[in-house]
Amino acid sequence: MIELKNIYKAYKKVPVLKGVSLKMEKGGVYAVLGPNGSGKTTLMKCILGMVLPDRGEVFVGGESVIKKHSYRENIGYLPQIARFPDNLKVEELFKMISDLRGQKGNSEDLIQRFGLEKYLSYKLSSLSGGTRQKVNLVICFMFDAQYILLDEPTSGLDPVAMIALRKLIEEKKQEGKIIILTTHIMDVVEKMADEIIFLMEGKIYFQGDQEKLDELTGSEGVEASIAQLLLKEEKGKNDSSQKNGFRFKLNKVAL
Ligand SMILES: Nc1ncnc2c1ncn2[C@@H]1O[C@H](COP(=O)(O)OP(=O)(O)OP(=O)(O)O)[C@@H](O)[C@H]1O
Repeated sequence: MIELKNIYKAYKKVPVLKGVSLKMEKGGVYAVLGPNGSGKTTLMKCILGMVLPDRGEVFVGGESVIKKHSYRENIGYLPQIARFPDNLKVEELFKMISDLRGQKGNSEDLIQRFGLEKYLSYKLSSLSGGTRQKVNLVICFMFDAQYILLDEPTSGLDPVAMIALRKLIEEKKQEGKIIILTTHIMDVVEKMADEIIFLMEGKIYFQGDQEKLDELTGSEGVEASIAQLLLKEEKGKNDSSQKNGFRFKLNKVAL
C-alpha cells in the first residue's frame, strides 16, 4: 500500500503540490496523468524520498517514510532521465548496481526480454536513446521490487520493446505489485491502467478507473475524457460559476 496524506511541495516558493492525498491499496497499474509541469515527477519523488514535502506524510507498506531510507529497497524506479557515467559498459553498469545492492538480481532474464545481449559490451555513451531506456528498465525491474515507479517508461521504445514492457508490467500486476507510471501517451493508459490519477494545478482532479472517467466526462476513451477535463477547466477559468459547479461535480462523483 502507498498512501500520500495532504502533501504540499513548493520549489522556491512556487507551489507544485497543493494538498495531494492519494491511496493505492491494491496491486495494479496506477497511471498518474496531467499536463507538463503539473507535478507528476515531484509526486513520484516524494514517494521515493528524493523530494521532501513541505507538509504532509507519505506511507509505504503502512510505514511513514519521511527521512527514512531502507524502505527504498522495496521500490524499483525508472527516472525520466537516468544519469550514469557514460564511459561505463552496459555489463559493468549492471554489475555495479548488483554490487551496490549486494544482490545479484535477475538482470539476465530482463536482458533477454529487451534484446540487450548484443549491447552488453557497449559503452553507455554509444547507445541510442531507446536502448538506454531498455537498460534503465532492466535496472528498475532487476530486484523484483514490490512497488515499481515508472516515469515515462515508454519513452523512445520501439514496438517490440513496448510489447515486452507491457508483458512485464502485466506479470508484475498478476504478482500483486503496485505499479505507478506517468505517461503522455493515452494508448498506454488505455491498455495498461487499472486506475487513473489526474493531477492539475497541484491537486488531484480525478482518481478512478476508465469507466468512471468516461461517465464523468461524457466522453469515450481516456484521450477524449482527459481533453474534456482540460477544456472544461480552461472554460471554467473564464467563468467562475461554471468552474465551481464542475469542480463540485468532480469532487462529488470522482473523489
Ligand atoms: N528541483 C526543482 N527546482 C525548481 N523547480 C522544480 C524542480 N523540480 C521541478 N520543478 C518545477 O516543478 C513543476 C513540476 O515539475 P514536475 O517535473 O514534477 O512536473 P511533471 O508533471 O512531471 O512534468 P512533465 O510532464 O513535463 O514531465 C515544474 O514547474 C518544474 O519546473
